[in-house]
Amino acid sequence: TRTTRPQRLLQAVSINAVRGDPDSVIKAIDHFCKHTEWAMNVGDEKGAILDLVVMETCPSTVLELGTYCGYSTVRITRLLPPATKLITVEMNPEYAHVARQVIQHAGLQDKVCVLEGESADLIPKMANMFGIQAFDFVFLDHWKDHYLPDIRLLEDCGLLAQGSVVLADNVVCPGAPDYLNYVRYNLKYSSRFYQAHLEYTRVLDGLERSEYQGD
Ligand SMILES: O=C(NCCCCc1cc2cnccc2s1)c1cc(-c2ccc(F)cc2)cc(O)c1O
Ligand SMILES: [Mg+2]
Repeated sequence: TRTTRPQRLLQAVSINAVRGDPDSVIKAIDHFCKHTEWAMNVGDEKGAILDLVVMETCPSTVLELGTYCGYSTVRITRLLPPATKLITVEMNPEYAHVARQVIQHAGLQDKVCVLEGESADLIPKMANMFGIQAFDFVFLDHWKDHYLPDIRLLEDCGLLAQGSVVLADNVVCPGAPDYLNYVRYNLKYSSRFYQAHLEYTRVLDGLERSEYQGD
């Protein structure tokens, strides 16, 4: 049977990226998506904004919802100090398997836990599973209509603390209007929009950075 797009992306990484070098993995994926086959990674333009927000947050606990092939996982984890942990959730087992290999090629497997399942099922179990209180940084990049229910679930599970930063991809394209309305007009959040473009295209998109103000 034909290979899948994630498998073709992984092959491009294994051929073109230097094992143990996260930046070469990022460059190999961006090159593949620009010149061979579009894929729904956050990409280089929005990725640079993601890098800046991660660096200014200096998180020690990170949650990513929507791993796909691990591109943003590698982008975030390469910026984290050694003792930090990133938990990333992917519901598609085939994507998760590819992501683990991409993350391993980057040499970051010891700092990342790739969980398979749906966010709504896994979020309530995370505090016990990982012995954490709150996430310092959350990257939302899964089903766009799950951003709102899942940020509310994170609040209800006490997994957001004062100063926690939630960064959401695709708030313009495909869009997450109910989520934007919630974080922009709710006093529990201080929110700002970063205008950009849909990965590897000229279509408008953007990221929303929302800082939790505490209960
Ligand atoms: O759908 C997108 N990402 C989500 C798919 C992951 C599904 C999951 C659900 C789930 C539930 N629980 C835990 C983990 C997970 S992972 C997506 C789509 C586009 C896009 C596609 C076509 C187009 F024309 C224009 C934009 C661009 C993007 O940057 C995206 O991120
Ligand atoms: Mg996205």
